[in-house]
Amino acid sequence: MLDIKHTKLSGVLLLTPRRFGDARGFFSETWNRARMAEHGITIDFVQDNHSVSAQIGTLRGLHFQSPPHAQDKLVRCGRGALFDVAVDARAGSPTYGQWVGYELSAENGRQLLVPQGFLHGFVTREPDTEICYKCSDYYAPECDGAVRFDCPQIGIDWGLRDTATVLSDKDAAAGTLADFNSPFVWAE
Ligand SMILES: Cc1cn([C@H]2C[C@H](O)[C@@H](COP(=O)(O)OP(=O)(O)O[C@H]3O[C@H](C)C(=O)[C@H](O)[C@H]3O)O2)c(=O)[nH]c1=O
Repeated sequence: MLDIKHTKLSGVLLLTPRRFGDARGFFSETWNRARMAEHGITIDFVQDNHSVSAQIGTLRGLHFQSPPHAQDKLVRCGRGALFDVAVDARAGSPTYGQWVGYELSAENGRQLLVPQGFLHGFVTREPDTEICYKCSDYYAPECDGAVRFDCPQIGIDWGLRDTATVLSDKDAAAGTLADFNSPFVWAE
């Protein structure tokens, strides 16, 4: 009912819930607390977010909320397609500054679990792409932070090629990892 794959970044998981297809389309449980607990995932999500990005190449990130309002996120694509990225921002982590990225789409139904301590961002691959994600803490603007999507120390391949990037002013003004004093501590 729920396929879970680990990634090279500890705690970042790729989940694919089962779809029940029939002549009408499909049905899928996109989140089930008890089923997640069976896989050892016992995050208490408290807020659902939903954003729509009209243009291909709309890039939102790399974002985080610092403690005491750090957020775990469970991300999926409700319409269209996007490339979703998590970056290890935990000071002292052996994979600090490393990233993973996966295509999430309405068609593949995949979800990415992005734990606290990781930066999160995505770029859209289709127009009118919708992202829906659960958060384990409430929005806290005073704890909101960003690192540049094109930070040379991280080196994310967004697969943009010749697609223009659509950024918010906040994201365009973000600093690099060199300017970043991580509020997260690796504690494995
Ligand atoms: C995140 C958030 C924003 N807002 C308000 C604040 C702004 O007036 C407006 C747009 O916010 P922002 O430009 O920060 O939205 P995104 O650029 O999509 O940011 C999000 O995108 C990346 C990919 C994330 O992972 C975070 O959830 C979040 O940082 O929504 C709220 O009212 N509640 C919220 O939880």
